[in-house]
Amino acid sequence: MHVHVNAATSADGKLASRERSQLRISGPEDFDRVDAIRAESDAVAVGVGTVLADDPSLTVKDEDRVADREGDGRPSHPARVVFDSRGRTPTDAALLDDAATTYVLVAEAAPEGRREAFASAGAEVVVAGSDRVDPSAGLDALADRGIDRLLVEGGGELIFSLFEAGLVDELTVYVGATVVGGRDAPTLADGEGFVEGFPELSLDGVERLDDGVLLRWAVDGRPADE
Ligand SMILES: NC(=O)c1ccc[n+]([C@@H]2O[C@H](COP(=O)([O-])OP(=O)(O)OC[C@H]3O[C@@H](n4cnc5c(N)ncnc54)[C@H](O)[C@@H]3O)[C@@H](O)[C@H]2O)c1
Ligand SMILES: Nc1nc(=O)c(N)c(NC[C@H](O)[C@H](O)[C@H](O)COP(=O)(O)O)[nH]1
Repeated sequence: MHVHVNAATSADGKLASRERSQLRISGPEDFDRVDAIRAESDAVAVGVGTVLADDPSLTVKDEDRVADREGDGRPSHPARVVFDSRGRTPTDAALLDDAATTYVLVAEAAPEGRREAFASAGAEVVVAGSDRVDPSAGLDALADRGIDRLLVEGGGELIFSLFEAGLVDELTVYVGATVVGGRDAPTLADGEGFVEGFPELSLDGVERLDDGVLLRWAVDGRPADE
């Protein structure tokens, strides 16, 4: 499986303000670029923190891209995936609508009632890990369901844990022309952080987009095209 992490940060590396409500860092050109990556992906993943903050739908917005997918015999939209150890996704979340298949990855610790609620809402519940969703087990379960290209849109907790597990192949970061600040504001990679064994990246491209800059990185040591 090819795992592509994409996010937008402020010039000082924040994903959102300390209040965690959605902050539009990207401009129209960057959102269109993300839409194109979604259209090429089999699934788009977020952590439940992002669901609670942003209520994203994670669908492809451009109608021509949707039509191209359908013409190729693919589902209109990529599947949606939420990493949700305890089953905190609200049952009226946008990504639980019927626009696309949705996988809710939960841990064994998730209450049975929540799992039933997701199944009733039409989602497929996948148990991976005991206390917290185990990223490797979760991605293996997605691969078993035919997902070869996964786009991860955040947030910082999920992105860190995928780097920690050595699962990220590609990173694109749009750095927008704003400063957010705040020691408690989420950053691109939160979690515990590394003190050794820092992932090494190779710069693949730099591009000016809107009023910011897009950075493309490959993650070193990953097998080619997997
Ligand atoms: N600017 C951007 O590109 C962008 C993108 C996405 C989110 N955001 C912002 O990021 C914030 C949310 O990020 P966050 O870091 O708080 O939450 P997150 O989206 O990373 O979700 C974290 C939660 O996911 C669950 N989870 C399950 N398995 C996990 C695992 N293996 N590793 C990590 N988490 C796991 C846990 O419940 C954890 O609390 C919001 O403010 C949102 O607006 C910004
Ligand atoms: N690329 C990007 N730039 C941003 O400035 C920003 N705030 C996000 N945030 C990602 C987050 O998951 C958003 O909620 C989804 O981009 C919304 O997706 P929908 O339009 O609901 O499909 N992503």
